[in-house]
Amino acid sequence: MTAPPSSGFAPRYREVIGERGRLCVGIDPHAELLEEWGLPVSIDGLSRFADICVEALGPVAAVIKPQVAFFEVFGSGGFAVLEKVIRGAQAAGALVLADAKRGDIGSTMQAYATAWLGDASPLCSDAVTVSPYLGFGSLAPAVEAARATERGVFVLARTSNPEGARIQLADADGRAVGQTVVDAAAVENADGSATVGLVVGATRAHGLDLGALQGPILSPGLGAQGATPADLAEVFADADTAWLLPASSRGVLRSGPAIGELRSACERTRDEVESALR
Ligand SMILES: O=c1ccn([C@@H]2O[C@H](COP(=O)(O)O)[C@@H](O)[C@H]2O)c(=O)[nH]1
Repeated sequence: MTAPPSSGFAPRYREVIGERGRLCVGIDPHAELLEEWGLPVSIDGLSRFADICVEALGPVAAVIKPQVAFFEVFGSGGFAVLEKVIRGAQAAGALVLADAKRGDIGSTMQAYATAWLGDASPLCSDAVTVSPYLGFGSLAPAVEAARATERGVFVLARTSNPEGARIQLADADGRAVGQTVVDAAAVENADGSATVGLVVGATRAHGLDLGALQGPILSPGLGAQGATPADLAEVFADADTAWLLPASSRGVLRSGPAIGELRSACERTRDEVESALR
């Protein structure tokens, strides 16, 4: 039986999706995008790019997903810009999902959890992506930190890149490795909190049974990686698409730097997703 989403990440997530629609927009400041936008590939260019994204997307996107790698490129100055993005997008009403893909032994995972999900951290986000390659159980500090603060973790299950299948669909005692991730996430979500989301790409058939998850499914691959809104209904035919969170970064960002055009691209993509999933 589906537990009512009365506490935890679930009501926060449901509320913003209900108001703004199912779309996660990535803030991925590729050097090529900075150049296309007429910005220098420097901290100043990064900062201007970030300000435009927050102003255009913060008031309309349900979830904003800064790709941490593109800020990390610039060292401590890049992290300062990332902190500004996180605070600005949250102040504009979006949930922030930090795409950091962290994963390590439990004691180190605790530090990652404090960095990305701890109230006192300057990088504190509403959710963070994590990798289960050290074993789903190694993610416990992040799962518990998220549960305690009504935040979320999104665990890589079936990624959008072609190389993922070999390991994610490998047999693990009769189940695909990715299915073991799904099943462990479903156990964590049995309390109705939707603390644990998954990452399942939109680019190809995923081969997993997502039916019991009761949590959000971040689905990158829309736009630049070739997936279309129409593909979503087919790829996720067996999933509860109320939880589906399609994601696009470059596909939306290429409409910048004009604020109005960038915002329109976000709204148009969101509307296409919503009508494809109706
Ligand atoms: O399976 C995955 C997991 C994460 N990503 C990330 O999403 C964006 C996709 O960017 P696009 O410009 O829309 O291709 C990027 O930050 C990836 O690191 C993913 O693509 N696939």
